[in-house]
Amino acid sequence: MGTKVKFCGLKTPDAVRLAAELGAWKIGFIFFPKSPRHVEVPVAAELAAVARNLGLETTAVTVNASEAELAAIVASIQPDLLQFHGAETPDHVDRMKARFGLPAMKAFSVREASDLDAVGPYRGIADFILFDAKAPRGSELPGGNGVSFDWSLLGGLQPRIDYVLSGGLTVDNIEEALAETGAPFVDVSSGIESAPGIKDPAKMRAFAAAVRRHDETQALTRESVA
Ligand SMILES: O=C(O)c1ccccc1N[C@@H]1O[C@H](COP(=O)(O)O)[C@@H](O)[C@H]1O
Repeated sequence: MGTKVKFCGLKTPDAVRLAAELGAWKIGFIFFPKSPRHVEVPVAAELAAVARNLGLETTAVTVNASEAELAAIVASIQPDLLQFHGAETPDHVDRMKARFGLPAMKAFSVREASDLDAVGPYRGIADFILFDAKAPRGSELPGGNGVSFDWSLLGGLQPRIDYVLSGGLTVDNIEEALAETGAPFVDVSSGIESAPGIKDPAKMRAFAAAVRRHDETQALTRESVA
């Protein structure tokens, strides 16, 4: 299985179509008004319809959204995954999964080894665990900051889990990130943009190609060892 890529913060039908063409695992829509990637629900509903027609799965990314907000998002865009990128409790994530009948991804911000301890209570609840960097001081965004963290910390995860790696990934560091972590899933937002909130088709293509290169190298290495 190759590395699965989630392109996050898409705002245009062209970006959605390109993500599908590049074989993205999922795309994400940001529902957080302070973000340059924020989309209003009706716009996201149109984008989600484009994705659905192309067989591409969508993710609703929210930050401490109320149950009513989530209900409105789910009813309109019918996402395939709920991404919780705030301080949502395990109980809340569990209840939202049950209420909407959808899998959940919980984001955790990492700066030091002890930050990984926060994952424990979500094991068996969150279907996917995503690691992002801590927001820089003064940032109003809990994600989408284009900041990476010390990937070697993830080697300390006990027990080991398949996680989604995110935070400051770009075409320039994705191969190193994958070599270091072996993450089966990656999530990229600002690293495929020409300006905040503006996806750059050339960067999307280059990122997907770099992931493919990594996967091919891995496959060749496995063959030569066998
Ligand atoms: O992208 C955003 O603006 C955003 C806003 C609020 C919550 C999450 C957001 N994005 C998520 O942040 C990470 C990392 O982004 P980046 O690649 O460092 O720019 C990614 O998981 C997005 O899903």
